[in-house]
Amino acid sequence: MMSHNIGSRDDDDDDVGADPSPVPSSLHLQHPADQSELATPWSLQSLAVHADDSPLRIPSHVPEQFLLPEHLRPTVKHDDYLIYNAHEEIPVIDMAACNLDGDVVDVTAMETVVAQVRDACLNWGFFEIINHGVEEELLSRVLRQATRFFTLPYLDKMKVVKPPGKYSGYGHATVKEGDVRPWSEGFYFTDETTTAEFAQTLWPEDNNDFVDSYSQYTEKMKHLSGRLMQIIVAGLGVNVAHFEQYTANTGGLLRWNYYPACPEPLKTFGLTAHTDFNLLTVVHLGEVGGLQIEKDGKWIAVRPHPGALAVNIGDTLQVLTNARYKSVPHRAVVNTTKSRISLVYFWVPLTSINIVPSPDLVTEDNPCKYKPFNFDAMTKMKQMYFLNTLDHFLLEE
Ligand SMILES: O=C(O)CCC(=O)C(=O)O
Ligand SMILES: [Fe+2]
Repeated sequence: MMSHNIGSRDDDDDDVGADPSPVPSSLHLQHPADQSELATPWSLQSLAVHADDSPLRIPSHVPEQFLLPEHLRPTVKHDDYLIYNAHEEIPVIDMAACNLDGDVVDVTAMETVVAQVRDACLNWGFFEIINHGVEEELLSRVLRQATRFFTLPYLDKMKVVKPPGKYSGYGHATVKEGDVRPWSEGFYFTDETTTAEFAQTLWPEDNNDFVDSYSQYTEKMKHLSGRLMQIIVAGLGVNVAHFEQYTANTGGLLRWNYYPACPEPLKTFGLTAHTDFNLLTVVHLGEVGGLQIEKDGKWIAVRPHPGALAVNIGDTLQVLTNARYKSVPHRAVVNTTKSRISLVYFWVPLTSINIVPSPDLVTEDNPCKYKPFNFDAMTKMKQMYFLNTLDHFLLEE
């Protein structure tokens, strides 16, 4: 597996637009001050000029700032789906029986879904879902808006660059390997007000669909995440009250990732290996492969099934389940011919209470694994350790 020598915010001096933290200031969390206000965002710029995939503009080599040391380079290509065997197929779960918008129609079919989700969480920490209730039309609209944004000229995108210390805006991930830059750009959203401001700045005359599709998509994702959580908790056979403390009236954050085509994809990375900090993440993978998950020490390329959404368990849910379900390490790789966009919704727990395991999952055989810690402590730790973040909260055996 890759090693992870990951820089923190404090040693960066040229990271304009970089992600200061996985959580927005709108959730009232404190972040270390960003030191990078006036620096040149060279990594974004050198990617952004290739945003239209024009072969004339794509360099024949990966520039040095994106070059991974040889021992850290990915060996599994973006579409290396062939390594699967029957026992290694990533689960694709049909959610039709769960009827996102209403009552359960078929109880037996629903029980099957609960069992499939339980197995997927236990064995993978990851699954894809189909018939999830999010209309194709909405998915296409949001993808269209994301494409519209990322293919703007660089200086237009910079009009909405993430200000230092803020979460929302255009920038690149801090999820990176040491000083090597990710071959990706991001657009981070926190709420409707700032999203409407971005839209007004970018397209003063034509921004209704951008704003509407953002609102509809985040609303759907919130609803879907809540439903998935009910299914997950049902599969654990535990008291729901503990989980509801974290999930009632909570929301999430949307992020769009853009991975331009790359001349030498196996010398760089789109996003380095990490786990997500939150409860669960719902990802629209687009049509191009690129997401990879780690299972039993091997990297596995995720095949984007048409119309499917991907779901991964985050660190917070790992703690709530006392590590019965693991937060899955994942990364993104790039390819030579196709740019890729992913739409990522991070469902975030209520941040005001300590994150502690469900008492029903703490037993003599499986004692409590984590010291109590709050969400702020976790997100600070995440800025330093993108993988194995939770090891820093383990109770001594
Ligand atoms: O691009 C993807 O498929 C995954 C992105 C991701 O893991 C993230 O944004 O946290
Ligand atoms: Fe992620």
